[in-house]
Amino acid sequence: MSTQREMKERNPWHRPVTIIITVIGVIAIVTLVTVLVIQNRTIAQKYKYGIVLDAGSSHTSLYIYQWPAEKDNNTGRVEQKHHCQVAGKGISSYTATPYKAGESLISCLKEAKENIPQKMHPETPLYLGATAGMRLLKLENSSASDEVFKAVEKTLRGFPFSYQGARLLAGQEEGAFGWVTVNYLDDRLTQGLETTGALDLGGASTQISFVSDEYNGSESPDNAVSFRLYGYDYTLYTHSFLCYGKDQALRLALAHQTKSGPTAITDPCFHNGYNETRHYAAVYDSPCVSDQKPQIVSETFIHLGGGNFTQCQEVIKSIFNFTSCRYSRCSFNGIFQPPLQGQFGAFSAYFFVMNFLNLTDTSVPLKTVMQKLSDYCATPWTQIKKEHDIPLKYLAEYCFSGTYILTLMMEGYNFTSETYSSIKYIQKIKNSDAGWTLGYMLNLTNMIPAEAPDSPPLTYTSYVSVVTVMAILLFVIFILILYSLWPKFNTEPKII
Ligand SMILES: Nc1ncnc2c1ncn2[C@@H]1O[C@H](COP(=O)(O)OP(=O)(O)OP(=O)(O)O)[C@@H](O)[C@H]1O
Repeated sequence: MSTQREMKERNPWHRPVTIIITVIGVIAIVTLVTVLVIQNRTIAQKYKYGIVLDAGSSHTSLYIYQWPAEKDNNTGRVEQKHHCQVAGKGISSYTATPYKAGESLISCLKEAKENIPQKMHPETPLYLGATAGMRLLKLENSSASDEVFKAVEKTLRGFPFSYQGARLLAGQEEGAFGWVTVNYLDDRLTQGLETTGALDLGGASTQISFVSDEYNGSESPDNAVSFRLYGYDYTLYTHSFLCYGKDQALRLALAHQTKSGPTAITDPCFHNGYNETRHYAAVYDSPCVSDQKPQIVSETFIHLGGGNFTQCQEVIKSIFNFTSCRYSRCSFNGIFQPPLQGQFGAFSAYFFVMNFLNLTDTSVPLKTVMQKLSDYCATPWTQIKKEHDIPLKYLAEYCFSGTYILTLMMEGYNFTSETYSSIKYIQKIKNSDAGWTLGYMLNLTNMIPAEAPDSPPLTYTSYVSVVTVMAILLFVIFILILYSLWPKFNTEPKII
C-alpha cells in the first residue's frame, strides 16, 4: 500500500502542479483554436440585394440578385434570388398610354418588396434597362419613347429602393453583359479560363459575343469591347443585329413573301392547314419593314401554311444580305465577324424554341437535327394543335423559329456541322438565368474588380488544421521540456 502511494507521489503525472499545468495547457489550446476559428468565420450570413428590370421587346422581367454582404467587391457569388415576369407586353407597346407602361411594373415591384428584407430596401439598387423594342421605338418616335421612360421612372421612384435609373441599353452593351453573365456564372473569369461565347436571341434583336485570338479590335473597332476582369484582359467581339430577333425576323420573312401585295401567301415556315387572316398594317408596323410595304395592297392577306423546311430555309436566307462585305470576313449584312472560337452558350429564345422542339442536344449530328425539324414542319397544323397545349401564337411559330435559329447559326454566323456541337442551349446556370441583366448589375455595382482580389494563402480548413496541429505540438514540446527540467521528475522512483 505504502509502496503504491510512494510511487504515485513520485510519478510526476500525479503531482498537483503537473495536473494544473496540463489543465491550463488544454484550456489554452481549446481557447486559442476556438478564438481563431470564430474570429475568422463569417458572422451569421447577411445578404445584400440588387434589382434589375429587363424591359424587352416582348415583355419585361424583374430579377432580384443577392450576395453575401461581406463579399462586396470581391469574388463573392452573386446569385439570382427571384424572378418575376411582368404581365402583358413590353413597355414599348404602351405608346398610346405611356402611364400604363409604368403601372404594368407595379405587381413585380411589390413582389420585390416582399422578397427583400424591409431594412435592406433603401440600400438595394434598382435598375431598368430597355433593349431592342425601345431601340425601335426611339427610331420610330423618339418623343413617344421619352414618354414611356418618364412613366416607368415615375413608378420606379415610388418604391423604397435605391433607384439608379432607367435607360436604353446599346446593342453592344446587351451583347457584352450577356457574355459577362455567362462567364461569371461559369466561374471562368476569376480563374482566367478560356471564355464561352454568348448567343442571345430576343424578340427584336439578336446578339453574338465571343473572344477570338484573331480579333484585337483593329478591324471594325465598333465591334470591340475591352475589359480587365480579375486581373485578366479581354477584347470581346460583339454585335447586336437589330430586327433579327425572332419576332422581327418573322416580319422580315413575311415582308419578303408579300412584296407584291398578294391577297394570300403559302408560307413554308407554317404548318400545312394553318390559315390566318393578317392585316398588312400590322405586319408592316415596324421600322424593320415599314419601308418595304407594297404600295397598293388590300387591307389583309390570308396567311396559309406550306410546311416545308427546305423552302422555309430559302425564305429565311432571303432576309440576310450575304453579298456585300468591306472587311476581311463578314457574318451578314456587311457586318464584320472574326473566326468563331471556343464553346458557345445560346440562351433566351434559342433555348425556348429548341427546348420545345426537343432539339437542345447538340451532340446529335446537325443532319439529324435538320431532319427532325423538317418532320416537325411537315406535321399538319391540326395534329400539332392536338398534341400540344400551349398558346397558339407560340405554337404556330416554332417551325419558323427553329428554322430561323439553324439558318442564323449556319448561314449567318458560319457555324458548320462540326462546330455546331460547340453550342450549348442554356436557360440557367446554377439557378440564375442567362441574359444581360446580371452582367449589367455586376458592372454598375463594381462587383467585378479589374484586379484579382488578394486571397489568403491557405484555405479556411487548412488554416484551422495548421493552427490546431501547431498548438498541440507546442504544448507537447512544452510538457517535454518541463519534464526534463524538473529534477524530481527525472529521479527513478525508489522501490523500498
Ligand atoms: N416559351 C416560349 N416559347 C417560344 N417563344 C418564347 C417563349 N417565351 C418567350 N418567347 C419568345 O422568345 C423571344 C425572346 O424573348 P426574350 O424575353 O428573350 O426577348 P425580349 O427581351 O422581349 O426581346 P429583345 O431582347 O429583343 O428586346 C420573344 O419573341 C418571346 O416572345
